[in-house]
Amino acid sequence: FNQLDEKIRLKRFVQLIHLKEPTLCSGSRRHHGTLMAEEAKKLAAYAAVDTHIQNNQVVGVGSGSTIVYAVDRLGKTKICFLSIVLIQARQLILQHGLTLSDLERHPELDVAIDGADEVDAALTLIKGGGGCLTQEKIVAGCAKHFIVIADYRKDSKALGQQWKKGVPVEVIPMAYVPVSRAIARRFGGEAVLRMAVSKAGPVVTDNSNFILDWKFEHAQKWKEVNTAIKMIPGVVETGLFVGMAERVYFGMEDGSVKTRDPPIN
Ligand SMILES: O=C(CO)[C@H](O)[C@H](O)COP(=O)(O)O
Repeated sequence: FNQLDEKIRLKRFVQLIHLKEPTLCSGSRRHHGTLMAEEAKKLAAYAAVDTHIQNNQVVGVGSGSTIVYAVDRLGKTKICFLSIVLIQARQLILQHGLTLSDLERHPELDVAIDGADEVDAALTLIKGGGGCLTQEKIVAGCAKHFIVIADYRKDSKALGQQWKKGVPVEVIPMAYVPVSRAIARRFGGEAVLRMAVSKAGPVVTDNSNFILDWKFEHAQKWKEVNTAIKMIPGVVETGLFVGMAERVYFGMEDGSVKTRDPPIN
């Protein structure tokens, strides 16, 4: 990793020069005076990568549209970089010339970086809107630092205020009905099997499982609920990330970046 040939070094150098473009939005990307979500994602991703990731670190990368900007930034600015990825982000990593690895070779990560569907005031996250939550939680759990990137639409005081689709729960296919009933009975609301948009049948995860989207009715004690749902036979993982994120970067509508750290208890 440490011996990139001169040609690659030069290429990287040229890319770094090009990166001197302003990271804040240009006027054309504003819509009625506010930053559009795509540009806000980019702001958050670039700020997080620049702050938390150094060359030669082992970095876990999640999935989703926001993480694309983080990988882009990594590919342009970090040399001799090693990434641990989920199945979904594999192509992305390779396209950007980053080195691919896995948890067998690198079970301990310096940093994991990922998007979220919603972030509350305590840094509890809902993740899995894109169907990838178990692998993301494993990767985040292996990292010394778990950093989240999001646009302003994900910023929430309490879960459910912004993300209306519920908490994703990955389940073993044969168990989706009993798990759905158990969740509704114990915690209220409704846990609905996620159906594929472009084909008939349910969404199938990278681990060949199904996803239930639990539309909860009211705020809950998320740590306890997460533990209790995981105890239901057939549940693989939940999209509730409690006490995992060390910092969240929000790209804001006004072109600034807001950070949030966990509350001190
Ligand atoms: O958990 C995820 C995938 O399952 C994503 O991190 C989450 O859905 C955020 O995605 P995006 O960056 O596209 O808003």
